[in-house]
Amino acid sequence: MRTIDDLQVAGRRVLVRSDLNVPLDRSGDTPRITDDGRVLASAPTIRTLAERGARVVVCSHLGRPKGEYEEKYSLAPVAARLSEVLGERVAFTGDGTGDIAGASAADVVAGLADGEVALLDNLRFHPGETSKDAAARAAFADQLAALAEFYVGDAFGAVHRAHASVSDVPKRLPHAAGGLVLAELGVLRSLTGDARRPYAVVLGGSKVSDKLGVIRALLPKVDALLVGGGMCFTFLAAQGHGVGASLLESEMIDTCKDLLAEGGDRIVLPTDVVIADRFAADAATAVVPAAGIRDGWLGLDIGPESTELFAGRLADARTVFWNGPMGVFELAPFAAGTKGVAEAVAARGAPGQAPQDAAFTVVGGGDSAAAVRTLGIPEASFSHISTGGGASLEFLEGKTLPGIAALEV
Ligand SMILES: Nc1ncnc2c1ncn2[C@@H]1O[C@H](COP(=O)(O)OP(=O)(O)O)[C@@H](O)[C@H]1O
Ligand SMILES: O=C(OP(=O)(O)O)[C@H](O)COP(=O)(O)O
Repeated sequence: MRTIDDLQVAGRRVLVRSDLNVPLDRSGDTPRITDDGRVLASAPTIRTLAERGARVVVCSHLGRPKGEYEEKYSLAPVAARLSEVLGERVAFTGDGTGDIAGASAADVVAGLADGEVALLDNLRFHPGETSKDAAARAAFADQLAALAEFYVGDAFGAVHRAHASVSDVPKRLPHAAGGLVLAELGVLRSLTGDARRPYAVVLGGSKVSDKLGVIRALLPKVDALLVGGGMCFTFLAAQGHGVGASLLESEMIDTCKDLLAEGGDRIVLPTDVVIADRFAADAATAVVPAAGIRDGWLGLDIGPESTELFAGRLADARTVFWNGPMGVFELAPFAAGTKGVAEAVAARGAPGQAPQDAAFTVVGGGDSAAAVRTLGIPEASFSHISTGGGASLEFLEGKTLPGIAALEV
């Protein structure tokens, strides 16, 4: 893959696809970024290009808006944070419409001087970004490509998406991989092939339908697959348990039955769950056996017994990959499972252990990385904190990642 060192960017417009999809707290008057890890991880490539005299046009998605403008998904707060991190003005092109790469964005870009940076608004405000219709994606990719002379793919967290800005624009412009993408691939390669055994994967989070599919591919490669978070309830349902109002992918229950039959005791499910009568920090809560979730209640964290069980299965692991919080860690009553598992993973890689005993530990995913940091676990306790959850999982699965494949040609 070409790197940015291979591009002569001085005086040229360079479109950088970053993943600035950060968690936001929208409970106050203005949205607040709760973890800026992806901004910090994306900044070095942007800064290097600007220092080399490029006119840098950064673009990203944020959350999952449905192809039209919605103020709560605007990248405006991210533009402000990026500007602080770079110590430079960032010209935000958002104009309150879904016309992300249209005339008003082109005007802002045309006004950039060498070394200046602009940020487009949320790419997913435009229906062409995520469209399954190749012609719709192509039309949006043409617009994006017209904004620049070079393309740099640096959105590691989104390289598993066949979206216009990820896989179609690089087909239209001379391109290179950014430093974040190269660094992530370098680390994750050590988890494929000859990973040291036992190899444990911990899966949780809320993107259940995305990630259940990955389990089938990972199962033959791992010694233990610990399943918590929103992911576990479809498995509990497959075992015949009621899951109340918990996150459930009913059409995947049969798949989970097959996986349980195939995985045997390598698949480890929670034995107890923290349930709540509603999704709120001040909800009534109870710890119940996994088989005892009350009708109408939601499972929002794994219970203390499960946290111990998971920690026990991690205790002898030599390789650990973890994606997806064990519960709704953003709300204090449902953070203990994630904290306990984070500590158990951190303990495996902690300095002080003989190197032959320590594990190679990777935490991946926007929210998982945010959880580690907001729960106060030192980042240095992990071998690597990846900006991509789904992207890392699909890489480990051995899938072709559209955003990488497009940079390789
Ligand atoms: N039991 C649960 N029910 C609903 N949401 C959950 C549950 N457990 C975890 N979550 C949510 O999952 C989200 C993160 O999921 P995901 O995006 O898959 O992780 P990552 O960004 O690390 O890849 C968090 O916002 C968390 O609140
Ligand atoms: O947050 C992301 O992925 P992750 O939750 O798997 O880490 C990426 O920004 C991709 O977002 P998407 O899953 O909405 O395509």
